Amino acid sequence: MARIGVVTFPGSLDERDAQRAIRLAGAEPVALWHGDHDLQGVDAIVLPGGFSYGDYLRCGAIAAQSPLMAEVVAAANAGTPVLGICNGFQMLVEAHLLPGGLIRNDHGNFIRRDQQLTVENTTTAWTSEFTQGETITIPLKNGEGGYIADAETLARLEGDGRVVFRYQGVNPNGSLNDIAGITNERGNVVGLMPHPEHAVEPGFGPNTRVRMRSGVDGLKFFTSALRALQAV
Ligand SMILES: NC(=O)CC[C@H](N)C(=O)O
Repeated sequence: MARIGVVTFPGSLDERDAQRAIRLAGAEPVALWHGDHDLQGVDAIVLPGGFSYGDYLRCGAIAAQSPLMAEVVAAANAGTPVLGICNGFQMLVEAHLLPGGLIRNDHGNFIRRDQQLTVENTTTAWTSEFTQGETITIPLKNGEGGYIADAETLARLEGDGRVVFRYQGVNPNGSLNDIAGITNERGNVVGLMPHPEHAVEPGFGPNTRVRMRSGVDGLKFFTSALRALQAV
């Protein structure tokens, strides 16, 4: 059975939900601690959401300096699938595994809502179970979700098809080009602001009245990773 590690940092919030999502997808979740140096031989890694180090300095900035993050960076560069969810996305950017930055929502408020996204890239390790152009509903909850990058980086991301998810409808935070998630060149590292681990069980995910669906779109992130691991 594939083993997917979930790293807990001081101030992490969603590591239990991430572990549960991994279990529901049919893999074994492995709890990893930020202060360790050992990835325990996991096949893939999830950096969960939350408020690591109280969001001091910048969201994810201090977590990116954790001992285990050096191992995560090395594993990511060797091709291990890595998913950063919200605060985890902020860590991936701070660790330079993904380009650009995440800044305060343009309206200045913390936002919480069921967010419709367009799936733009189904070739990554975490999105192969989706259909290109598909609309999915994934909960969004953050204070610093505005994606920024310089013009050259943005053009490169767009030109290479590395924008993985885009916000539909009203842009919730001022992200450039409505970007909700991106991938690295190799497609093994994906970061996004919405929370797929909160949309894995009927009745507990996004408001089903928004669409006549059961709110389990998030599960496909994790089953995609299993498929990627089987293909290796
Ligand atoms: N849900 C989260 O992971 C929140 C991330 C971060 N603390 C923010 O507010 O932007």
